[in-house]
Amino acid sequence: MWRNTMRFAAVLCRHLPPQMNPQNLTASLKKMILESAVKFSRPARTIAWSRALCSAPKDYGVPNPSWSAEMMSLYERYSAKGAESWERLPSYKRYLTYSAGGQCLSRLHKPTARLFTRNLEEEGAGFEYTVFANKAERRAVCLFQAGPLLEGPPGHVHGGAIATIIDSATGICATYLTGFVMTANLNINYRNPIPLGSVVLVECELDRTEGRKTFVSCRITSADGSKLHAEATALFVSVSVGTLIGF
Ligand SMILES: CCCCCCCCCCCC(=O)SCCNC(=O)CCNC(=O)[C@H](O)C(C)(C)COP(=O)(O)OP(=O)(O)OC[C@H]1O[C@@H](n2cnc3c(N)ncnc32)[C@H](O)[C@@H]1OP(=O)(O)O
Repeated sequence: MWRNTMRFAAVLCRHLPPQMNPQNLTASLKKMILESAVKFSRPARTIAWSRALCSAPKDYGVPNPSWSAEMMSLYERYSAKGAESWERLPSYKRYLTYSAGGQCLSRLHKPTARLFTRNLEEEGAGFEYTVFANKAERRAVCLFQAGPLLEGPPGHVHGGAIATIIDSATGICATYLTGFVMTANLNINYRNPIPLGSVVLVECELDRTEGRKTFVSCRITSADGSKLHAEATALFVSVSVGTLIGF
């Protein structure tokens, strides 16, 4: 089953239709996808079928009407940093979209599953976030606007939701810099509550790598940097695409 799935993923990778050609993926993500593809050929009929199944995956990391003026201002500031080697990473509703050849395989493998942080279609209700990364500086920053469905203490964000955005942002940072990983350990110190509806910066930095282990540290601050909301360290362990998918 796994072998066939990977073969199918490989076909999809090698024959992406124009609308799915992932121009917006970073070079490293493209490399990861291509590296995971198995070299073999399939009948044209299979390729035609796989093309028919494909459509461009929605990128959730771009502005939508729920984004506040502060969120937009930060987004524009980091977008303008492009020349300084910052790039915005696309955000899909499944990790699988990055890991095994795109939307097509996502539809075949547990098709109703969704990334926890992207499980609400209603814009602004839950996790609104986008991530910019800087490879040379081994850093990433997540702009996070917390919606009303993330409430924990009255008017403030649930600690589990904060842990989720930290896990996601540091995980994206680790994946971007070292390839596919899973979280092995996460330590969080909550310093100040995050008001619902506010926009915060989740700044991540790769501390070091040791073999398969990637250590990332993280700070959440208010948008202007004046208030520290949380500090965290995370350990990620590199895994194969097969481990990630769970075959
Ligand atoms: C670009 C955008 C993309 C998009 C990206 C989207 C990002 C989403 C990110 C979300 C990520 C998640 O939530 S992941 C979901 C939560 N995580 C999980 O469910 C993981 C459950 N755990 C596991 O599956 C496993 O324990 C692994 C994979 C973590 C490790 O197992 P393994 O592969 O067998 O490796 P193992 O030999 O045990 O460990 C390898 C090395 O790590 C060390 N190690 C392992 N666990 C720990 C630990 N808890 N604390 C300390 N050290 C540890 C070992 O001592 C060893 O060190 P040494 O002897 O080599 O020195």
